Amino acid sequence: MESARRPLVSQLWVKNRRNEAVLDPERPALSWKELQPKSGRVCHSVPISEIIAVETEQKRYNSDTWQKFNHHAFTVHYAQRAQKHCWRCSAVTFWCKDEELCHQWIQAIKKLLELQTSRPKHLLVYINPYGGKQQGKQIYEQKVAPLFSLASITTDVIVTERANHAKDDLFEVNLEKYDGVISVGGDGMFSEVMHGLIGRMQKDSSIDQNNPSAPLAPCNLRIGIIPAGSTDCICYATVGINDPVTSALHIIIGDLQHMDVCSVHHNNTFLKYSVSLLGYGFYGDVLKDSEKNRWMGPTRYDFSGFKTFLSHHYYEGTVSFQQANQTLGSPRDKSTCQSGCYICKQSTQEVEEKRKRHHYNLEETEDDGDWKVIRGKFMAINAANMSCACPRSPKGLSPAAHLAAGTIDLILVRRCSRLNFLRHLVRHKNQDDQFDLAFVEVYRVKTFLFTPKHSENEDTDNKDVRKKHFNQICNGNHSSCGCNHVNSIWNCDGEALDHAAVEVRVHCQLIKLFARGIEEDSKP
Ligand SMILES: CCCCCCCCCCCCC/C=C/[C@@H](O)[C@H](COP(=O)(O)O)NC(C)=O
Ligand SMILES: Nc1ncnc2c1ncn2[C@@H]1O[C@H](COP(=O)(O)OP(=O)(O)O)[C@@H](O)[C@H]1O
Ligand SMILES: [Ca+2]
Repeated sequence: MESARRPLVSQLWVKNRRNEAVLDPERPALSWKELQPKSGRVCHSVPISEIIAVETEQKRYNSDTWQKFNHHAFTVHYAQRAQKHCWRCSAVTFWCKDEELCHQWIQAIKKLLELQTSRPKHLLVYINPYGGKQQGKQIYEQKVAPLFSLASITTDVIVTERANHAKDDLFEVNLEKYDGVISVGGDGMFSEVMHGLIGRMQKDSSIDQNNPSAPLAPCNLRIGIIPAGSTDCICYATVGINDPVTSALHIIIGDLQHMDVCSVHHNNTFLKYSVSLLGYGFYGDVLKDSEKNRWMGPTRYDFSGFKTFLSHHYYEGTVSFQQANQTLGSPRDKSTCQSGCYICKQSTQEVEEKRKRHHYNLEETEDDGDWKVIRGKFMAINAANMSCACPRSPKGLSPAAHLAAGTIDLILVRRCSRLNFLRHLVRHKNQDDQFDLAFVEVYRVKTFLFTPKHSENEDTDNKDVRKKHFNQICNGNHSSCGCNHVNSIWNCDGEALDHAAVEVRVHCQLIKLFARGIEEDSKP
């Protein structure tokens, strides 16, 4: 036992240079440094938690060097931070003359890897071959599967054949044998996997999803995202980049990121869950138009975004909400949610206590706070459950939103001129504060309701009649005739909702991801 805690120190060769290699179970890390350094970086250190695999080097180096010294070798594969938040799988080969020493090193590293208990061994993978640029299958096979196999992770892979295939399957499959579920696709595919898992958990715990105030049972299986969609904002906002290899490495090393989920109900009927953006008005209209142009791939959003911007619609309705406690920060904070975020950590404790109280049927003592009601004409109503950072908007729709604090940032963009709306949109892309505009308000909330001014029944019943009427009077130039009292739709993580009147509430840390949030200390 004693010797297992003592560092293993040996002289090993790396690329023809003599190194001292140290495997320290206390730190725990593998480090090596050149004994007679010439120049440049001579000391390297890799935490055990970031080692992907260790392999005996077969005598594939049938070179002169190998023959001459009769060397033995082993290779350590590890995650290395490249630029920004991008990770790559690097390798270092250590050589030595003594076969026994080589074996001792391999065994010692393997032993430390076995202590990494949060790593998945067996994964269920769903691939959407239809999302994004339709490259899901190739991305998985070429970039991800070889890494999983290197890390000795076994998989059951399902390429979906229709929408909702993954979701339906998750209600049937034996989940006990898996350590996680992987979604290869965009936010819509992630949403399917999440609906499958959350729905399954509630079914197994006899919780009625139609009851908006029911505390939901959390999902213990982690979800991994291999980005292969159009926006991939859930991946980008939880990992810092939409890169399949980086995501695969976070999955392999068994990262954990808790995440809040919003439930959306209409008249006590469950509609959907949302984790990224719930957007009414602008983003709803963009979605509606862009689905018609799916053949364009991810560019459809820019095309429809531009069209929607030109059509310049506003919508009337009432938003009511309960603001979150001030200890959970504000959407105008300058600091953002990062790996190990203390606001999210504080919520982890609270949610654990709350679940315990619920388990023992103890009274809830939650102070729900007052409701604020805002009636008005809106260009957009955006509820961001996370920053919604993505390549199109690197800071996101709400840069200071938290991943797991149990809050949503509610952004209300009131009716404004085209020029002003453009000023707001442009700020999604640059460093300026998108909330620092007179027609934009933002609140950190736990729950909200939206009621469109025009009843939905009226909307469906008279749709055809009204459409005819509008065409007669305004020839489609909606902004000048004031006919924008047709309701918009809700864009829920890129999927359309069937109702405009909704009740939304956030469920703190309902799901877990194979991610770690945004790391501050990343290479520039
Ligand atoms: C005139 C300028 C028009 C600008 C268009 C602005 C696009 C900015 C995109 C920010 C969107 C962040 C919210 C992301 C939500 C995703 O969950 C959703 C679905 O993502 P998916 O396509 O399934 O990966 N994508 C969209 C655009 O609704
Ligand atoms: N095999 C399939 N055929 C058609 N649609 C599918 C299939 N598998 C999943 N889907 C659906 O495809 C839609 C878009 O997927 P998504 O991953 O969001 O891609 P994108 O980012 O391009 O929108 C989702 O609504 C999802 O349910
Ligand atoms: Ca989508």
